[in-house]
Amino acid sequence: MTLDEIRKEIDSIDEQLLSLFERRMQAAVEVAKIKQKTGQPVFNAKREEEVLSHVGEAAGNLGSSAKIVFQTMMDVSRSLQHNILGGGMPLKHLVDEAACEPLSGLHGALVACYGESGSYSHAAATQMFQDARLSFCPQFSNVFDAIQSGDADYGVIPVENSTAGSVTEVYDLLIRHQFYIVSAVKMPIDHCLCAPKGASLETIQKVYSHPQALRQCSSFVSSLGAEPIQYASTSTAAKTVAQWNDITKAAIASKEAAKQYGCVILEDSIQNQKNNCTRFVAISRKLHIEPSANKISLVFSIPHTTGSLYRVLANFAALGFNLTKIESRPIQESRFEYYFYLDFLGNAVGDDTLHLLRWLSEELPYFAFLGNYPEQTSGANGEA
Ligand SMILES: C=C(O[C@@H]1C=C(C(=O)O)C=C[C@H]1O)C(=O)O
Repeated sequence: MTLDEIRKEIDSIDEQLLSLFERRMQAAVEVAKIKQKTGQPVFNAKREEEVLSHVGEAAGNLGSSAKIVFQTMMDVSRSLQHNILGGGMPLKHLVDEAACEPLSGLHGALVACYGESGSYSHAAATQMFQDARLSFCPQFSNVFDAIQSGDADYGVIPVENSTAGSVTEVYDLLIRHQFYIVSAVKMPIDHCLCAPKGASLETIQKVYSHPQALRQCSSFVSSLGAEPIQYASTSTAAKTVAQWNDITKAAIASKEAAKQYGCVILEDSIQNQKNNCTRFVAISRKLHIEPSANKISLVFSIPHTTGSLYRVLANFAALGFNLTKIESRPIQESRFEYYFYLDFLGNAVGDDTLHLLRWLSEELPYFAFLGNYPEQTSGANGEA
């Protein structure tokens, strides 16, 4: 047979597979109708195991490949059935009720920022909100507490840095409080070494900053031969070294914070990577989805079975969603089990997207929709 002839043969087999696939899905729809009447759950682990074990044996050498194909078909079959049974309705209602005007048009919102005045989060808040009424929180947890108590409507915090990675504490707090991400901005971050007047690079013995900033500037700090010391935030470190007025102690912070607290800048752009950049998010008790929302964040856990993460992710690939981040965090109450955080580009109002999310919300042991929001990229140089 020539290549063309073999391909014709493949086309003809595909036609038959397609019509069998449609028949199988139609049968799944009939199963769903019975389940609707009898109140049985969509997922039947025993039946799926039986199908897979039969397929594995019947396909001989191709057993494991055939199992992948059939497992995928059963995933599709369950997703159709959930749709018929109205699965994931709470998520649909949440998304339907979340439509709102752009946050940038909101005036005078109460916004809790991480750090002190002059922090990078302060700069991010200024990008995201117009004439916000700002308050400052020394710890990440204080931002969440301010929102929980109603002292603030929104909070602005960093979630991820291009050099030092995720701010894991923020991810853990997001799960604990079940808040939503309503906006995001990516900003270039330019750190400086600042100290009280009279200090010079030669007098500095200790460098104070947030662990993330210390990591981002690790090469500079070690070349200086100074001891890195963790502090609550970059801006608090700048304020504190100014108050101590000790020429052996410096902070890593923004130029803006250095200026605000009367420090001198001993060295500029001290981060390991010149194009260092951080993502900040605005969080809220209430979900808002504005028309320009282009990023979706989720957190879920998966069953402790072979291939379960692969199978969840395969659905995103099949629908052509571009995943921009995946991060796992330990589930603190269970040993060596994980929450997975996923960011992808999309709008939850679209049918395909909502269909997938509703299905996942029904089937995964834990599923939380963290938000659908616009992400801006700031051209500003991380000032403030
Ligand atoms: C079709 C059913 O529903 C689900 C899908 C299955 C399938 O597509 O083969 C098998 C078991 C269930 O998890 C069923 O219960 O038979």
